[in-house]
Amino acid sequence: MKPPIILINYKAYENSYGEKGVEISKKIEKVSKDYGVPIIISVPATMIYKLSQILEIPVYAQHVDALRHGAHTGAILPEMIKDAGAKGSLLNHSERKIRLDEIHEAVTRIRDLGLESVVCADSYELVHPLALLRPNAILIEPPELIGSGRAVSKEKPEVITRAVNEIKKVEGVYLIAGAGITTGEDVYKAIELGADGIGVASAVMKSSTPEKIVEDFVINALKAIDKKK
Ligand SMILES: O=C[C@H](O)COP(=O)(O)O
Repeated sequence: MKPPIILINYKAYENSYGEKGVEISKKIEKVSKDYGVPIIISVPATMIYKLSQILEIPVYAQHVDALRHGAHTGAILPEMIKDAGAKGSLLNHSERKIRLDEIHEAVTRIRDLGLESVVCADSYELVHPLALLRPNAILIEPPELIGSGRAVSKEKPEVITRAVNEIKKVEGVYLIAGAGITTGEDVYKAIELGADGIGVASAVMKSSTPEKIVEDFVINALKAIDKKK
């Protein structure tokens, strides 16, 4: 059975960068190693190099610009995140949306560079069309539940089950679910509903004991996967 996918998006929370960013990342890596479950962290662009140097867990960017080398002030190109040590990137997050043609270009360039991509979808209807672009995974997240503490798996389980049906139309693309995931039970439920894993931000980034939250998520993810066997 394949391991669950746990993706922690640091966004721009206070402890997403600097020494605090290093500290939380080391704690997350320890949980990943203790349980043998890969945990992806998507970090601010300024932290990619630093964290990639000291960690073995996959470090992702939170966004890339689908642009080529040239006169693009402030751009973050796929080549740049690769050079900094990233293993992949999130794309099209609800807080950082890009056009469909840009998603296509970014996914293709990321793949050509040997990196991975996780494309966000804010409704299940977009899961199939976005999966046709062949990212490594789609992250389904109803925007109204993001940061709400009300988990998609409990509040809108039908979004996950419908997204799971959509992803089945395309082989080899994983489906992960996020928005409001707060407890181990939320994680268990998401995987029970058919997701391959979860995406989370605030419950981890705003916690005073993030390692405990992540550990609870991992334990429940493994339990849910085990039950499916
Ligand atoms: O990328 C992660 C999501 O936007 C989830 O955020 P949240 O866990 O704070 O709801």
